[in-house]
Amino acid sequence: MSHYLGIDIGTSGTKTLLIQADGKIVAEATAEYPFAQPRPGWTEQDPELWWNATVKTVNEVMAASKVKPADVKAIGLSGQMHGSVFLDKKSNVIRPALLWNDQRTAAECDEITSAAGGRKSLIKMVANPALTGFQAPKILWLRNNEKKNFGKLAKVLLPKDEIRRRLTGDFVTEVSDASGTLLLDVVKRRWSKKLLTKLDLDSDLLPRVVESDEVTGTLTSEAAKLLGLTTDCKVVGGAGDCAAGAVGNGVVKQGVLSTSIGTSGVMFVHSDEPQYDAAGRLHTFCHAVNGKWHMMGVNLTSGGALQWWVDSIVKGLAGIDNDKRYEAATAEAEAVSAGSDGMLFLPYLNGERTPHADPNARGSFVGMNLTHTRGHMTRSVMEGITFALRDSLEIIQSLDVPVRQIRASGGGSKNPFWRQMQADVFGKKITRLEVEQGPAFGVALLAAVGDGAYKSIESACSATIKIAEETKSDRKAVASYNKLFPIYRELYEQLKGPMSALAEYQNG
Ligand SMILES: Nc1ncnc2c1ncn2[C@@H]1O[C@H](COP(=O)(O)OP(=O)(O)O)[C@@H](O)[C@H]1O
Ligand SMILES: O=C(CO)[C@@H](O)[C@H](O)COP(=O)(O)O
Repeated sequence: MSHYLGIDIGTSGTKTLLIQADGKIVAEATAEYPFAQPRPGWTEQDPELWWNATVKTVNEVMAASKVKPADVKAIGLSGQMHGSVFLDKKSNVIRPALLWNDQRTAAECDEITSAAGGRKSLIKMVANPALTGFQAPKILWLRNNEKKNFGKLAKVLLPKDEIRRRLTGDFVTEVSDASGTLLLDVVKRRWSKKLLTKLDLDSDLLPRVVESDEVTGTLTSEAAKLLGLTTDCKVVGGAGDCAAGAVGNGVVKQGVLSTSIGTSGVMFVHSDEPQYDAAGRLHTFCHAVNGKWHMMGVNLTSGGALQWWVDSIVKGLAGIDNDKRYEAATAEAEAVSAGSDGMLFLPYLNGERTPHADPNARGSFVGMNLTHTRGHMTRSVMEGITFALRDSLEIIQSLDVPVRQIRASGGGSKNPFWRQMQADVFGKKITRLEVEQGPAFGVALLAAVGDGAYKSIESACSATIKIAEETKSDRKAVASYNKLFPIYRELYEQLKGPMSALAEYQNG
């Protein structure tokens, strides 16, 4: 029987899934790794960590499943988006990769906007404004700050495409991840020669671009040996983790939207045509569905803010067991009423992307009084994270995009209390899938499509994805959140100046 592998190169670890063509999960494995923060706001990772985790997890799923190597017909790759792997002409990695949440490129974003003839004209070329996490400003940062390294530069790859290079020897990316470089003409689904010329960047630096379900190559004999697979095993385009997660959630048609609370937060909506937020607050990217697009808002520290709160403060105070830490902390939050009795939290612990595009935004608790407890603080962290997702939802709705269904995903949405909070903050019904396996599942399905097991991504999703549960919003809680949300929004405007001054102080 044909089997497919989905490999997701995440920020905190790599997750590998082995599925049957009918979507049944046969085995899964994860391997974690750290990322470096050489300075506040800088994030880097050694691509070798991704490769070692890929080899380890593929070997683990193969051993656990006992599936014959020849039955693994294709691999789909997903990964953290926007990162830059800098390679020299012998394909050696020149320096650690800069990651999606790295904030060092504010000056390069200004440089790109001005070279493009202003923000409006940049959005016209590549559908998006320049944001610090995107790949193009990272390439310019290397040119401006590490001239010797830039002199050696022969190719720039996105994280999952570096793994593809090691699997197949090919320099290839696909449209969904390429959209997050800021160098793709998102409407035409090909590199923007116009912007590359304006930035004086050689198009040879970039890999070939394909659609997400296209076969890009087969395993080299060295990779096949290391992974315990055969050289007939294909590798398909795959997708950036947001589009891959959306495919894994069945968000492949108009009107269906998904939220994800992982380390980052994502509000993602499918669109049959390229649609824009003229103010550039949402990203407009190619979807992993052939010839379709999507918009999304991204919060840089979403579940990551709860992780910070629980790991740095709550866990130490309460002596909570590591495995049960989120359950224990959120149980205290559940005992508090919706709205945390008027305490608000801004989750901008590492700057923010949507809607503020502000690397100097910082987190804060506001409105504390003597009656507030640790449970209130945990609840207001979760509410602040959910309000940040509502910011994106409101922009999506203001563009007249139909929202018929919201599917909740990511580590945070596994918690029923947080799903209820999402239903109440958004004022909408939330659905959850029977099996939520995220991006790795999405790209395993793309591999099945690329291998011909399904005729389209849409048909693969409808054959394999089932809704398990619906959460309805509670009228009283919705009313509380509707009162507090405008105050939450106003807080950023009022605190922008002091936050920026504090960020400057923190950066030395
Ligand atoms: N039981 C839980 N209750 C609430 N939140 C949780 C729970 N378990 C995990 N989370 C949240 O999910 C986040 C991890 O989500 P995940 O999708 O695994 O992350 P990543 O984006 O790194 O792959 C954590 O940072 C935490 O905020
Ligand atoms: O920057 C984005 C999307 O635009 C992030 O969603 C990263 O792609 C997150 O990667 P993980 O935290 O899931 O590893």
